[in-house]
Amino acid sequence: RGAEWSSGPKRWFHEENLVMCAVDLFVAGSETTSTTLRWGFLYMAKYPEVQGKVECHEEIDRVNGQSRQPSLADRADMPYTDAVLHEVQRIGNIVPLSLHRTAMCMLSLFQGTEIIPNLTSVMFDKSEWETPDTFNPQHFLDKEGKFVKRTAFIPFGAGKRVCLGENLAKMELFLFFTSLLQRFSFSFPAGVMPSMEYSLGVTLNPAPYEICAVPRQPEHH
Ligand code: HEM
Repeated sequence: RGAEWSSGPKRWFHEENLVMCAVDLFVAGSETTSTTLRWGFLYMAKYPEVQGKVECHEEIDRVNGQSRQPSLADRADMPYTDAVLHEVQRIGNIVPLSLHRTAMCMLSLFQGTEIIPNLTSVMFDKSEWETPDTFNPQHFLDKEGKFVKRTAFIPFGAGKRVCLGENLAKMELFLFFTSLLQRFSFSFPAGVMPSMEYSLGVTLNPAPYEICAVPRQPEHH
């Protein structure tokens, strides 16, 4: 790509670019969101009291009931669910070393220096989080139960090259998570011990797990 730029004419759209765009859509655009959701349902099964607050006692039933599909406009009225999703992203930490970058100009770094941002060190920082190693949605809630932003929440990276799909991902996560929790309760099959094992592939994935999705209210036909 470097050669192409330096020896013009500048061609931005060519086969390699097209292939990489398709890869981006599948890996960056879909694997990340589905992995986050898999962490989310795992944590819901492990912490039924948190799940209960999201789905029935508090938010989804109050804001949406059982008949209306959740929409993005509901997010502002669902601070607890929003906090749960943020906490799933923090502790799920699916892109622990962000994307590798190369310094392009001489600042305090030599040009060409490889940079590996360590997002884990920020999202588990003991001086930033009250209980860094525990799944705790209160990290994102104030005393009145309102949602609070945290500067150390950086699952999408930071700065000029922050994740391009951040807003899309947040929308997708909210809609899939709330729609599924509106309809189902998630629990582990009898006798199955919850495991929080993970493997690091393209993203940091929960180990394959068995889970029961039990309809919350039988459909009446
Ligand atoms: C939960 C979901 C996602 C997470 C955790 C995530 C995380 C990240 C991270 C950590 C980076 C590197 C940012 C940096 O260098 O500071 C990144 C870059 C990127 N992401 Fe995402 N991402 C997610 C979803 C998506 C989606 C849905 C899309 C597109 C539809 C997307 C497209 C991209 C692209 C194109 C870049 C490169 C941006 C650049 O180099 O300027 N991501 N993402």
